[in-house]
Amino acid sequence: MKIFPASKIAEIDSYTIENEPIESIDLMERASSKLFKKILKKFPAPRNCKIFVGPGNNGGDGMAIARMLAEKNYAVEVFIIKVTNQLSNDAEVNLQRLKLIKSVDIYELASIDAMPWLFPEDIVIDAIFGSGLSRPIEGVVLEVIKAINASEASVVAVDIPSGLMGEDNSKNNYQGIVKADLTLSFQFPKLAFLFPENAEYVGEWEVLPIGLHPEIIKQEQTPYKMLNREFVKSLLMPRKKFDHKGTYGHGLLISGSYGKMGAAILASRACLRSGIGLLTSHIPRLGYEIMQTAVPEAMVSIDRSDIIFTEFPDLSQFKAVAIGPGIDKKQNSYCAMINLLKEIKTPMVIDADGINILGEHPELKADLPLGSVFTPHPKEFERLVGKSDDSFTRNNMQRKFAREYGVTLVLKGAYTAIACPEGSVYFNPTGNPGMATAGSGDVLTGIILSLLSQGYSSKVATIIGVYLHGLAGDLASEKVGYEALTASDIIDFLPKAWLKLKK
Ligand SMILES: NC(=O)C1=CN([C@@H]2O[C@H](COP(=O)(O)OP(=O)(O)OC[C@H]3O[C@@H](n4cnc5c(N)ncnc54)[C@H](O)[C@@H]3O)[C@@H](O)[C@H]2O)[C@H](O)CC1
Ligand SMILES: [K+]
Repeated sequence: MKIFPASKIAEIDSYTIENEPIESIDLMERASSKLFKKILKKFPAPRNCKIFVGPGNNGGDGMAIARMLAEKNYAVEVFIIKVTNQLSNDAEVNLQRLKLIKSVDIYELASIDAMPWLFPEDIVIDAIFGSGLSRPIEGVVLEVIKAINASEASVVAVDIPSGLMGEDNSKNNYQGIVKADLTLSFQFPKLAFLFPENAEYVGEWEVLPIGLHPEIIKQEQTPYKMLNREFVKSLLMPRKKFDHKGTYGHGLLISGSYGKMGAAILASRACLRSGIGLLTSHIPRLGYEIMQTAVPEAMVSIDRSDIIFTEFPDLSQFKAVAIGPGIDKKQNSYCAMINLLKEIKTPMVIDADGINILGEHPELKADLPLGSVFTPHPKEFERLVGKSDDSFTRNNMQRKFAREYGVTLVLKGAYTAIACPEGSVYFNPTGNPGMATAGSGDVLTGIILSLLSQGYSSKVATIIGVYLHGLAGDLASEKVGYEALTASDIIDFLPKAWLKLKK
């Protein structure tokens, strides 16, 4: 699913109005009635609704919803916040329609003194500003928003919490953003919903299709996309009857060190559960028996060092390489990494201390093989790419790094972001807080190595891998909950995740 910047949404709107064709007031009615139905479902028993509206079309939606709720016997009060003297055309039409409903009280809110009391059992509908917001909130709107946020009422935001910018909130005043419990967004999610610092403002969110024109949605370009099952499924290569293990490639996994052999085991097991033909695990000598016992399916290549990574086998036999899980970042490992980067010609996944070594020795980035994939968590990302205080800026840095070095750069978290060399970013909807646990990242590295070895491109292997990893975590959490979930559970649910993905 595409995620459009707020500026593009107005264009998509106009195209729909011109080409469906549909009158703009009717499009507003269609959108509002979708939202109204969702509210009815959420709050089936009539309650007091206090609806705060602004001067634009977001306010117009709010007034249309007010009318629909009143017709269903909800006690509705509408507060028009005095921002300007002028309402948008469609907001004005909806105000006139609303005035015909006798049960609805309409107030003008020109100062905070006229702010009503908000009670815990009230439903507050926030229709002050939507995608037309152009600057941080100030004046009476700021006071109103603070009062809404201080209340215990249930807050439903129309399209986007008022005060939140669709994308860039780096210069915003967070005091002036509505904290919604539920955000019902029209047609597309907004980029800002996917960033952790906005989570307590957006609350739960849902996208409501409002029938914007499919042609323009197809035509319009955007760098931001949200993954879904249909899309990920369409990327899978079919397996054929006469395939043999050579068909699915031979991968090399460099992992493990003294005290961290678990990472090597987890990554190896995840790799083998994701379709690879043959796996060689390169590990320090002390891990030999551990690996052969725990993962009998893996072949083992032994380092001359007992405890760390210092060398690697002949690379010519491998279709792809992964390095990082549990390797540590001792001087000798750094030297081996230099040699590896000089010799390697296949795509490569770089994780954990593999990333940290590159972070400490940025000159190595010049030798990265084409099609490299990085899988940092936020701290590793910072060491590799740099620091930033807000997610929008961080996302831009991520895209720039991916472009500059021709790599696929993942940033792990809720809505893991995958930045691709050509400039696009895919956000992943699968996964849950239970997956923030030791070894979860090692599992992801193993899965991506597996897919690269099978011949998927770096971008596609990463997309499938990230989605599948989250899906396995979701299936595992249905059985064991968040707290008890371990990385091994994610591996155990990979078979079910594969089946669900391909269904
Ligand atoms: N997605 C769709 O296709 C549809 C969306 N609808 C709704 O329309 C709004 C967007 O409406 P728009 O009129 O463009 O913008 P706003 O309602 O957000 O209001 C903008 C209004 O306010 C002024 N303004 C902007 N920022 C500030 C500020 N900080 N302080 C004061 N004033 C400000 C600006 O100049 C404008 O006058 C969308 O979110 C949906 O809710 C349609 O109803 C259906 C189709
Ligand atoms: K809003």
